[in-house]
Amino acid sequence: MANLAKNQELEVNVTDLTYEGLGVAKVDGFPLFIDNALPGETVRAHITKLQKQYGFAFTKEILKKSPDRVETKSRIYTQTGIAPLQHLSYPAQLTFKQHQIDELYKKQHLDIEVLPTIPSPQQTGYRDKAQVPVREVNGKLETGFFKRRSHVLVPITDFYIQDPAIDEAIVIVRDLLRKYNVPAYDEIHNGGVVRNVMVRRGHFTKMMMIVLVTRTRDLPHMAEIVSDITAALPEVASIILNFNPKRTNVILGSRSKTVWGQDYIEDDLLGSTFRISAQSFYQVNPEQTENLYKAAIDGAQLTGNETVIDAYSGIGTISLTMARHAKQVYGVEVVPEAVEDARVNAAANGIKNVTFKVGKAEDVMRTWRDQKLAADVLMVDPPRKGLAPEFTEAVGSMLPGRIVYVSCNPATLARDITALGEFGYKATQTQPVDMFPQTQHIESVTVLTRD
Ligand SMILES: C[S@@+](CC[C@H](N)C(=O)[O-])C[C@H]1O[C@@H](n2cnc3c(N)ncnc32)[C@H](O)[C@@H]1O
Repeated sequence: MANLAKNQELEVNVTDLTYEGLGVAKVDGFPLFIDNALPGETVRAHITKLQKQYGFAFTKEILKKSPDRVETKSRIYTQTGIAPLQHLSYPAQLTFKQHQIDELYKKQHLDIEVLPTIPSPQQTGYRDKAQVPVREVNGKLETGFFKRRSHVLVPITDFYIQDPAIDEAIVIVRDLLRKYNVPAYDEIHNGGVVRNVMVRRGHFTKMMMIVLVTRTRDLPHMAEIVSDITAALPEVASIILNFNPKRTNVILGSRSKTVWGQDYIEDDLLGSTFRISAQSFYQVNPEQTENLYKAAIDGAQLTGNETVIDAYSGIGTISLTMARHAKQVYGVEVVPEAVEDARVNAAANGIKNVTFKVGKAEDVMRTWRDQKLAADVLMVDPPRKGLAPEFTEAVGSMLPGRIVYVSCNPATLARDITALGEFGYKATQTQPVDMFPQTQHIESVTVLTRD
């Protein structure tokens, strides 16, 4: 460790930006990760924590400013991780994301061109889903967001990157919980009632779903709260109680009951209508989702004769869109409610050449391989942890001609491309699509083919 001490202040030159949006400065080769510091800047850094290999600091004063720095809306969006890149201009955020993928490819010795990031049509107020914790702060029930790497709730009413109609709904629900003296969840003693409020709003349909996640099986004053929510928020089509008694960071429990309206809301995408249940995944930036899916569908180069596997298919958004241009589509998804949504969505949109299976993609893929299912195109859109090794191994014996990989984590993408390389797959380009402006999250589409 360089000769540094906690609470020391020193002038440093920032040379890089980490995946989480922290500035990097090296002091005699020792990396300091600095909050609110950008590459090219000179800052006076205040050291907050030192470990063997690296340390953390915050910017006390900016001595030389980067031309990419923009004024921040509020420090709380950085503190909570809601918008850790809010101090970086939007064009620089797009370059940062392109560069991040490029760096990971270089580390893995992958020669793949990373194209400029497709910008999001909305750069704030884009999220169609919110999941906010409910806690007591200074004797009052509050909704907001946890400070990064903690469970300290910062009360927030304007969430900046969420649809403002969702922000408004959260405040209305918060005020009703206060009105009826419903206790907030007490994490330390595993007491209290309401843990989280989840709100989803169809961007195109404006249908809203409110999910109250409770530690207890029942919500006190439920009838009054439900009646007041529907009176205050005419867009609400569904109110759901989700029971989550466990000491866990996982937000939703496995049991839900609809206490008002439908079990789902609907939204429109690329000419189809989709039903979305509380437990189902749905992309959070709807206008940009159309661009993401267009890139994926273009990458599949469908002519109408292909058999397609859509692995990690969610509510069938990509499967149904591809089914219009393919012979047959097989979807696989682990969440049963999402598969139920996908089946209803296929029927509602008059699409017959698609079959959905509930299960782990790695298991179902091996079954399909054993059944000699020959796929021309394999579409994958896995969660952040990427493809399971068993999945990749099954791909290696099924050998679809083309793989379209939609990724939300470039680190696992680079790992998986390397693993697929063992079976002769190669990619020449990756197209980043900015689904999450103001945040460090990176979505991309890559096509792999075999020689
Ligand atoms: C990034 S989402 C993509 C969903 C869909 N393609 C879309 O665009 O809406 C990943 C999906 O994979 C599902 N999933 C997670 N692990 C899985 C597994 N092992 N096997 C199958 N599906 C899985 C999740 O439930 C989620 O619906």
